[in-house]
Amino acid sequence: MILRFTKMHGAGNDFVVIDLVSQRCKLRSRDIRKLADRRFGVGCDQVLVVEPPSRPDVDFRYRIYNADGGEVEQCGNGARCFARFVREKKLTAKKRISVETACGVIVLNARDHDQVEVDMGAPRFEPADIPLRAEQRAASYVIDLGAQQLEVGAVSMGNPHAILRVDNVDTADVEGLGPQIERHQDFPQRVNAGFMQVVAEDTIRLRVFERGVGETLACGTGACAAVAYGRSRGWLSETVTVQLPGGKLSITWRGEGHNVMMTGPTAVVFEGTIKL
Ligand SMILES: N[C@H](CCC[C@H](N)C(=O)O)C(=O)O
Repeated sequence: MILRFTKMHGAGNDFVVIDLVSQRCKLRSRDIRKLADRRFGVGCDQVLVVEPPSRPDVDFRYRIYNADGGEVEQCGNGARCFARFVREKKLTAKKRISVETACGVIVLNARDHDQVEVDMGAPRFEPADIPLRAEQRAASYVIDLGAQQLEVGAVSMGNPHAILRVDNVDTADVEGLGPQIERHQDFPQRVNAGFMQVVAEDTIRLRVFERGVGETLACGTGACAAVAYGRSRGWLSETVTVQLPGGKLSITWRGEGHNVMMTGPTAVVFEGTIKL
């Protein structure tokens, strides 16, 4: 099977985007892993699949697969690239695009050339929504790694995030702690691990060890989750610039009961075909 794909990235978080509206094929988990493979495939953090909608009130179905082949609920940087892709491929002429994901409908607002704003929905803090093994909701949680205990925030953006506040992201032990947090027993569906440095109430630096991938250059849902946690702790203002290794995102959250809005860059890297 020969498959057309487009390589894109949002603030360095890179994707292989597959249009299954104008081409038909069934992607198996091993096909996803091959597409994501940086040695023998195309190479990316996540594979994004554009499908026709399964309901009349949305424009598209949006499926997201981590590099390990697992399907996940949400991908913020991917959503921005999705909006640019469907417009540039003339799959829609709309600027306001509603997209069905595994965790509900999100709305994408295509702005000027490469900037896209995404309504990422409301952050959820209840342990059952993360999911997190905890008696009840708390401002933060202590997870025991054996050699040390960590205080983390826990937020769902449709996908699970644990956020550790650190003094300096450059010296944070992302490589050592990331995998331990990702697979900690308190997170039954594993978790994306964010390392957040609060620079000012409107600026944070963030590194994310992503579930099913490892450290990425940027994580949109991770940025949303970090701002929601930081704001819930009283450390951050309503609109925050999130500086990630691959670029900057602007996140706005007015507080509980409101959705998180994310704006950031998108880029098309190259187009190609691959034999699966
Ligand atoms: N990079 C994505 C997040 C993917 C999350 C995935 N690693 C998971 O297992 O939830 C983003 O921009 O939101």
